[in-house]
Amino acid sequence: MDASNFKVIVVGAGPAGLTAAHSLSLAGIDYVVLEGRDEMFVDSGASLVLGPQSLRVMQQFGLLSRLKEIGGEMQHTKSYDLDGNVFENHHNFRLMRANHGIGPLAFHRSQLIETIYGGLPVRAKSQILTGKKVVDIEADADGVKVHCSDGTVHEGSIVLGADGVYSRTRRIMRKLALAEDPSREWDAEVPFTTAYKCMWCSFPRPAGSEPGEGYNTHHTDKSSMYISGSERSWIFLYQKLPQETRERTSYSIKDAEEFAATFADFRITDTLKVEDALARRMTAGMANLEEGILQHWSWGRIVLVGDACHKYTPNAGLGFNNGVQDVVALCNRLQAARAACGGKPLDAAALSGLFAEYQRERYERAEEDRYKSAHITRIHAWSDRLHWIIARFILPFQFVQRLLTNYLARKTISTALLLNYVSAEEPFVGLVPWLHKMPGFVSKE
Ligand SMILES: Cc1cc2nc3c(=O)[nH]c(=O)nc-3n(C[C@H](O)[C@H](O)[C@H](O)COP(=O)(O)OP(=O)(O)OC[C@H]3O[C@@H](n4cnc5c(N)ncnc54)[C@H](O)[C@@H]3O)c2cc1C
Repeated sequence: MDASNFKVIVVGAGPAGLTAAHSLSLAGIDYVVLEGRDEMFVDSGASLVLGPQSLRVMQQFGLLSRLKEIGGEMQHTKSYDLDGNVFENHHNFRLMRANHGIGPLAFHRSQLIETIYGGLPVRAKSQILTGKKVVDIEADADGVKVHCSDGTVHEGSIVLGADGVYSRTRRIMRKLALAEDPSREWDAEVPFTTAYKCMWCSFPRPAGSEPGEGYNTHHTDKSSMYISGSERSWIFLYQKLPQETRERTSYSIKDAEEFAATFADFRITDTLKVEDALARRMTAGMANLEEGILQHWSWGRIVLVGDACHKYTPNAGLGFNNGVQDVVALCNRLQAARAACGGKPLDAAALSGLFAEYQRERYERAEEDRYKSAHITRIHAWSDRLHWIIARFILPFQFVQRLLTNYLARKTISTALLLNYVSAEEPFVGLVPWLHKMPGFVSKE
């Protein structure tokens, strides 16, 4: 490849890979996205909830009005015990809306992914290739060569690995780093641990359930979650594994059904139980819930974003929201470095420095959200006496909820990053000012 051309090879067209496609396209940076699956859209997932911070980035992509049409804004939270008693009942999303101008929106995962893809300009879409499972990467001082299982080879300047929790890019990056210096310390080959598994299913939003309900049923070592969107609702059934593991486990639909049957009596709303949702299910799946954060997010010309470098349990809905922030932090640096060097090639040393700064900017926030996610899962599943006390006797207090919304959530949301190089109108005005203003627009705050 001509070294004066700068081209990013994105591995994976999941939500983080598509966010990268928008961000690179808007930066005028050449790229190709290699997706291993044969189809772009597979409707097997559950919901994805996006916070105000991610919705502002979606506004920069020109997607916000469509997302508001298809998303259900979160409104109301309740927690039940197994006998159906409500021990927590609050409307803190209203406070979030007052603070930031909107609450989180809940989407059906595949509909969100289709919308993010659909919003790409035609030329940008043509850069997303399916049936391109990445199997190997060569990297040298001048660039990268990415090999796919269909025999094709794609040349570029850097690899951006957005290939999820079992990232092949991460494994290859580790192999290359250790081949260069076998004595260096690196993350383990399987860097994440698993203590819980989760079954999910989607079904038509039941009559009597308004969009934006987020209800939990707590029990010892297991819990359920119910979320209602604009058209569909989703349930999530969590159970602690007999012991923590690093082994990857795949579950069939039959496994998921058998597991869900053990939750049949769990309450999901005042009038419905898990068995009512299962009877009307549209999509379902089950997976182990890996947790962890890498120490090394890049090596040489390879850099990771999203679940490839940090993985959370999903109760708090923070995984993809962090993936968006990764892509924004990385693309801001790439765009600025490209502009500063006036189109000259970025050498390997400059790229390594840029990737290290990217990790430094993101690490602390990613770790905070991993910690929050881990504890919320354990609070819902009463994993020990302390988490049970927090669930039953501390979190139900309104003032505690207000404190969490006004301190923890407020800090995460109001200080979140935006693409520095894309101007858009500020869509949300609330009581809390945004640290990063929409570029190119006079703030209405
Ligand atoms: C039940 C559940 C509910 C969740 N709810 C929320 C929520 O409400 N909010 C939130 O923010 N997060 C949520 N998450 C987390 C969220 O789903 C993930 O953080 C997000 O999907 C990560 O996106 P990603 O693009 O990094 O990885 P992925 O979504 O895993 O996408 C990776 C892509 O890479 C492709 N790929 C993999 N290997 C290769 C290869 N070798 N070559 C080419 N392509 C490859 C895959 O096919 C896939 O398309 C939830 C997770 C679960 C399990």
